[in-house]
Amino acid sequence: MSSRIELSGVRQTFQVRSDTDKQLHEFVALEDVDLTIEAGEFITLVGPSGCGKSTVLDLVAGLTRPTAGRLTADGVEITKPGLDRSVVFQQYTLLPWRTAVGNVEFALEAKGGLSRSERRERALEVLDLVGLTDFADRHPHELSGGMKQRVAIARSLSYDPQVLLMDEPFGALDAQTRERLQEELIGIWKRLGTTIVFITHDIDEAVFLGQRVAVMSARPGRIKALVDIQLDRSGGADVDIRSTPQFAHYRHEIWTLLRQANRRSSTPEGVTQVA
Ligand SMILES: Nc1ncnc2c1ncn2[C@@H]1O[C@H](COP(=O)(O)OP(=O)(O)OP(=O)(O)O)[C@@H](O)[C@H]1O
Repeated sequence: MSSRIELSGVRQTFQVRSDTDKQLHEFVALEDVDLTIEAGEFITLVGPSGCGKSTVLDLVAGLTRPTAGRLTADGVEITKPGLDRSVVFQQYTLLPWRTAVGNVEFALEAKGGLSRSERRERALEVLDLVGLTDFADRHPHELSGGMKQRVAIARSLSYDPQVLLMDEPFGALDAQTRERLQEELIGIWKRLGTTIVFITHDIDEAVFLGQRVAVMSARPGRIKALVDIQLDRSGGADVDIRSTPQFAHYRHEIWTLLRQANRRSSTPEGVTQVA
């Protein structure tokens, strides 16, 4: 299941107190953000620190409302959080006193509508999807960082969201675990077809995961460019896609755009569509 997400003319401002005059001032975090994310698309979002990536995610999640503009999921205005849109954060926020399966069941308890045995069955099913069947009865302190994040992903997937919103979910993991989870996430996405919006600081991660990479510029945050990524993944798990010339080409393209975004972060720019 997946949804089409649309942001049009989105503006987000915050009231911040100035250090100099101690007065409240309006800070424009996002300006004129237009973005259409197709149903079932995997899009990654990169940009300089503070450019508004998490703000975009919070808005799509319905955790905050835009100052101006409109956000929709399948044409319906997003006004609050919903079970159709699930968020995975960098910190796993698991309940320490519950096992892996217990943590997933907890999410299903909150959703309601399933019997105890149905919850257990569904929780085990999604733990299997993230490769944790053998660790279902472990508590969080008995799991590695990568495993904890897998539980968090399983928890998010347990109630069949149409959109998975991921805010640097692998940021705290070591490089090898991170690469493995990236590959697993691609596998899960291919199986489920969920729309995924994934924030990262890592260009390689953005290129590896995204069908499209949205590059943001800062102050105010805007979509600076959208880059279509077409990597040949037909070689399967034995091909190191990250070492191919194709990958290097996209990596350099995003790197160049980010360089420009960092340099010109104080001057507004329009959207550039890059093929
Ligand atoms: N509640 C808030 N009140 C005031 N300013 C805020 C608030 N939330 C975010 N901001 C500001 O809005 C801007 C965008 O923040 P946001 O967290 O979305 O950026 P980001 O691109 O996700 O940053 P990072 O890459 O460092 O995580 C920042 O300048 C931040 O300080």
